Amino acid sequence: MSTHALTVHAVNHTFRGGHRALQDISLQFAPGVLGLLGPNGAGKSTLMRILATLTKPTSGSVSWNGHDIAKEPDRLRAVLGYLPQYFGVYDSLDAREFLAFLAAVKGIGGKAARLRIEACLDMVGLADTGDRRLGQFSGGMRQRVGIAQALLNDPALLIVDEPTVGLDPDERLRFQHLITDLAADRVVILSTHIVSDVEASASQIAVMAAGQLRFHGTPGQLIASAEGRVWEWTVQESDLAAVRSGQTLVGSLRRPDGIRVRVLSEASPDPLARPVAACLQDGYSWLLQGAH
Ligand SMILES: Nc1ncnc2c1ncn2[C@@H]1O[C@H](COP(=O)(O)OP(=O)(O)OP(=O)(O)O)[C@@H](O)[C@H]1O
Repeated sequence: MSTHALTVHAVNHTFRGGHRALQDISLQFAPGVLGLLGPNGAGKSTLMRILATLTKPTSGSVSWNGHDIAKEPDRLRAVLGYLPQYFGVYDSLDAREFLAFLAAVKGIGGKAARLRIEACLDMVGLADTGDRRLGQFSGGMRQRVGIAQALLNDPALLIVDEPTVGLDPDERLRFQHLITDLAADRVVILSTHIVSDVEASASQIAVMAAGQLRFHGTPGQLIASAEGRVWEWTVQESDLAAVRSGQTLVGSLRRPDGIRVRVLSEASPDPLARPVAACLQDGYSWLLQGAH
């Protein structure tokens, strides 16, 4: 059983120009998937880059298995797999050539590299297309190449930043299953603004907004925070605008008898409203609504 641990202690980051992107972030990561949720601009990518040793925080520290990554970055880099938010490939190479290039950069060569490349292509479902030029790959296939390169060194720490952008629903689902499989003995950090991306895989959730950590706990705890505050009822088309402007509308479903609305509210928002069980999206929306 792995005992890897990543600890973020009182991290602040202010960009040149004065924008404070991270404010006093402290977090502990253990093996399993941590879903890092937050709206655009929350600071997720900045935190990911700090964890990947690509940005130095203005203050605070990060340690990997007890070693400060500012002082000993190579300890972490040797076991790190990182898929950045913007991942570029060389269109003229095929997937195998591209992975061989990146394996060499990571110091993996010869037979070990060949075997590992096949294993990684297999893990991401690209074993049959490894000889096709990347220029012919769809967005989802490119993302899978991105995951494959992050897995080349069999990382103990896997950081994936907004990995499902541009994926179709099937690819999204396949990706969620892949992440779940990979997390068995690794620390996996998956940042996204889409709650359903982490629903299947995350054992821990952290929520950031405006540079601050608003929540860290289990999915069950985030769901519980919205329990008793989720209401549904059916309105007519003509009433929808009023519900939208007066309530925190988190869902609407068109049905033959009208529009079924889902609203977050401390007290019953309408005489017809009935309380329903909360889901992870409700917990997230409730938290962010409370934060504004
Ligand atoms: N190099 C930079 N210089 C100045 N400000 C920056 C820089 N990089 C990011 N920011 C700002 O810092 C804040 C956090 O950005 P960050 O990319 O970490 O957010 P995010 O949660 O990953 O959002 P997104 O999903 O939109 O990338 C944003 O307001 C962003 O505009």
